[in-house]
Amino acid sequence: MPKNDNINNIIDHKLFTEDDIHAMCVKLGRQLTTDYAGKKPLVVGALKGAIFFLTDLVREMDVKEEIDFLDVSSYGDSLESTGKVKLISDLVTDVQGRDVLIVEDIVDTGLTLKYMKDLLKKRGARSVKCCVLLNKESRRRVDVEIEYYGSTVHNEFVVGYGLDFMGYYRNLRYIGVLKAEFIKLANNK
Ligand SMILES: O=P(O)(O)OC[C@H]1O[C@H](OP(=O)(O)OP(=O)(O)O)[C@H](O)[C@@H]1O
Ligand code: HPA
Ligand SMILES: [Mg+2]
Repeated sequence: MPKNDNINNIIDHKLFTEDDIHAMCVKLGRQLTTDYAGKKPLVVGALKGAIFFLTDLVREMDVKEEIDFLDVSSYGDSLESTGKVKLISDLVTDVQGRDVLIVEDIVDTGLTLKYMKDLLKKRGARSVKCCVLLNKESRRRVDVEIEYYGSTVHNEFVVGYGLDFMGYYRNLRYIGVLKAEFIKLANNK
């Protein structure tokens, strides 16, 4: 694992700058403002990865919304999904009859998003849609509709702006690609 905290030692290259991310939030915020006009959606952030995106996105939405959080996890400290999504902490809000917008940092296999969508539909939400910053389409293992997303990404491990590598680097202002040597290290640990 990286011993030196110098970020240049773990990031291969920047993929999205702070400005790129801001532009994606503005564009998505505008679309959501139009599509949720006159509604009072419940915006559900998926902890922990979505926190930075959610706080930026909702401030680009001119909509009367409420915010709540679900903590779900399927990766732990690994770079590969365990395939089992665990509900770690639940919403406080009753979703019955609500228009729910799930906010996620990334969709990879799709397992986490599908779990959340199915759960909230089962609880009687009127509509359940999602807004995802990054769509890693080539890795999908389950079919799940993505109503709104910022950008697609290739099959690379990305970190920063909420996305972690072994719990760290979520607080980077940009999104970078993890150096391949760390993927090998983490997979062999
Ligand atoms: O499409 P999937 O293969 O399910 O992967 C995507 C999910 O994995 C990451 O969360 P993680 O479970 O690592 O928890 P975290 O948000 O706390 O980092 C990411 O934030 C998404 O929620
Ligand atoms: O590329 C990723 N980076 C961080 N967390 C993730 N969870 C799924 N894919 C990723
Ligand atoms: Mg997550």
